[in-house]
Amino acid sequence: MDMRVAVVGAGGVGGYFGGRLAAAGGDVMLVARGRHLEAIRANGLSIRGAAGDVTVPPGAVVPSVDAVGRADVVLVAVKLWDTEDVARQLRPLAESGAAVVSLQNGVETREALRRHLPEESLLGGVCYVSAVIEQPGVVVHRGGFQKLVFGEYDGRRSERVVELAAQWAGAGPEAEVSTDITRMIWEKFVFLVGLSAATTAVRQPIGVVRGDAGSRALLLDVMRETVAVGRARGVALDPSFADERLAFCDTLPPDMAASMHHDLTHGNRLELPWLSGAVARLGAELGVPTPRNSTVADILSPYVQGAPATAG
Ligand SMILES: NC(=O)C1=CN([C@@H]2O[C@H](COP(=O)(O)OP(=O)(O)OC[C@H]3O[C@@H](n4cnc5c(N)ncnc54)[C@H](OP(=O)(O)O)[C@@H]3O)[C@@H](O)[C@H]2O)C=CC1
Ligand SMILES: CC(C)(CO)C(=O)C(=O)O
Repeated sequence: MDMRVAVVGAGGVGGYFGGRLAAAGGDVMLVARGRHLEAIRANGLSIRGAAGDVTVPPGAVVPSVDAVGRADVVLVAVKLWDTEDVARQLRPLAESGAAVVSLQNGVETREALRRHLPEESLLGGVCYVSAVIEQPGVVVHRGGFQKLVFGEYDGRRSERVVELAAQWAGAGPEAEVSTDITRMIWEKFVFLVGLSAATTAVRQPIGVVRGDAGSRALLLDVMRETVAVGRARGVALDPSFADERLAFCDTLPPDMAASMHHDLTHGNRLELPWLSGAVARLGAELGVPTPRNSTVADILSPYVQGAPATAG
């Protein structure tokens, strides 16, 4: 059965997964703003990349959550600093029965969303893709994976979660249900914190990072610390998971980098406080040493709000 899917934030993640679903005939409403919204209104949302180019017509975009009207599911795909603002706007939709799923990175979105939304509206989500807004109205998929994972936090294979994953059948991205979504979110977090810390601190893509003994050790240590913090929080991560992820990093396209690397090189704000910064903060709370993540967080700290002003 077709679900009506609203996507808040039509950027790299929301534009890509929402746009692919819309292009395959799904009932999708994208919420966008600013110059991106204007460009989509003028020419539609153009999605380009290895999986083929498509254009989503302007009728699939609205300027605010209020304009969505009705939704069975809302995908949250804004940067992490915008989460609580969006959560406040989503309350009426969630109270009228919409499920709310974050596709964002980080391990603290459930807490952020539940401050404003009914607990029973929340589903867990994870996505794997490398996609960016190349210019207003244009999202580019930079190749490699395109995968979604959804799950009820209590592990049930509910009707809504099974139906949600089924929406992408034939649309391009792989979509599956997990009965252990918290572990899936942490597994993604281990990889993402490693990739974002190493590619952003080194300012090079994964091919360079993994090929140099020093930066390769940094990547592995950052992921090992993240595993240790997750395990101390009670998440059932395999103790050797970081080593397994390093092997996975060896299979990635050499020119791949994390979205945070893209943000640094474009002078944008960074999600660092929710990535290596969160590992350092949670590690301190739990008594788990995180020297590599703390150092990365300190080194990149001047860039967190965007490119720093030149010293006067
Ligand atoms: N890009 C990637 O490859 C991946 C990113 N992620 C994660 O997904 C999340 C989203 O990242 P990404 O897609 O890169 O971000 P983008 O910046 O590409 O897209 C977010 C979009 O949401 C818009 N937005 C923010 N608030 C609102 C609002 N209230 N109403 C309408 N639009 C809004 C932003 O507008 P504005 O620019 O005006 O703020 C922007 O256009 C992050 O947590 C990221 O870590 C996960 C996997 C891969
Ligand atoms: C590592 C990657 C590309 C995987 O989806 C990602 O989540 C990001 O760069 O933000």
